[in-house]
Amino acid sequence: MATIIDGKHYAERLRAEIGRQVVQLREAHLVTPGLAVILVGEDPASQVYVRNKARQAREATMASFEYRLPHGVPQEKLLELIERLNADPAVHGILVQLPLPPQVDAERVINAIRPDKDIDGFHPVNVGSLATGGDGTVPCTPLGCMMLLKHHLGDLSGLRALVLGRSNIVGKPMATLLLRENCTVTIAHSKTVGLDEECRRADILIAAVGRPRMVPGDWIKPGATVIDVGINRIEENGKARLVGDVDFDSAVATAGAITPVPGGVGPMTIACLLLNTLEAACRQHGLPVPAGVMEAAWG
Ligand SMILES: Nc1nc2c(c(=O)[nH]1)N[C@@H](CN(C=O)c1ccc(C(=O)N[C@@H](CCC(=O)O)C(=O)O)cc1)CN2
Repeated sequence: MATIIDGKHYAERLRAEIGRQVVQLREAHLVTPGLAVILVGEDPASQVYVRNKARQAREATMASFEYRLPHGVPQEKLLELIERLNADPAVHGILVQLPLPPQVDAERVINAIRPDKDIDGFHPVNVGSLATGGDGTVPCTPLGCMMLLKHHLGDLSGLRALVLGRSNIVGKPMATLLLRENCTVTIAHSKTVGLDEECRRADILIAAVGRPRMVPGDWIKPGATVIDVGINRIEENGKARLVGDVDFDSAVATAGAITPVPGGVGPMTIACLLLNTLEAACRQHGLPVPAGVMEAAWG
């Protein structure tokens, strides 16, 4: 029976430490990290995530700025808002909630955010920094996955990792982070031949495809560590519920450790967003990132 990796608990501890460091930063340097979150449209899941981001930022005593724009907002209006936030010294981190409606070019919007305020780590400058081993901002979900992995496994050197999914938000940065930890990394996707066999070879399996329960237990190598990034809303027996990309009930019998959905990777995403905002504030003021928070994240 697999160990359940409790991301919710880990994220709560990390957020509490971030909150302590925010107070210290304010007392010692008169700096309050500021997070601006922009939501375009009324997607119900996005509304929940944005509300949770703003609430958790306030709980950590950060300054939280929320902008809600109508579904049909012209792209230029969104770009104007980003320009204003780029220039606002009270805002250290800017996040545009994805997905965006079709009239908005997501790439243009992401590229308009000042790289040092891009706390999502999606700007090409930060993507390039990650690829070349720099110290730019790392996207929140892969960062959270890596913290859970390192906490559970310690040294990852030499392990075979399979990343299922090749999105810019999760799959690609996750593969880069695993490579940085000396894993042997494979990225699998919808055109991969022999997906089940690829999965069975993996000591670490990251599932990030957005397909409910796509990975059954018999695709998992006995003892493997499974990180389930999927957050799929399904209806079962007349009830709405959240499930991952992995079939948890069968996987739990084979895996060595597994993240649940909900309560695994999801809460880490927001904790890492707050961490990235705190780091951005420190850097913008020429201050070191507090050691305590790094210890809480990685220790
Ligand atoms: N600009 C961004 N947009 C999106 C990102 C992102 O990192 N940056 N990621 C996802 C959504 N996301 C954050 O925005 C996110 C998803 C899930 C959770 C979470 O806490 N999930 C809970 C369940 C919550 C629920 O009941 O729905 C869990 O898994 O336990 C947090 C953040 C896409 N967009």
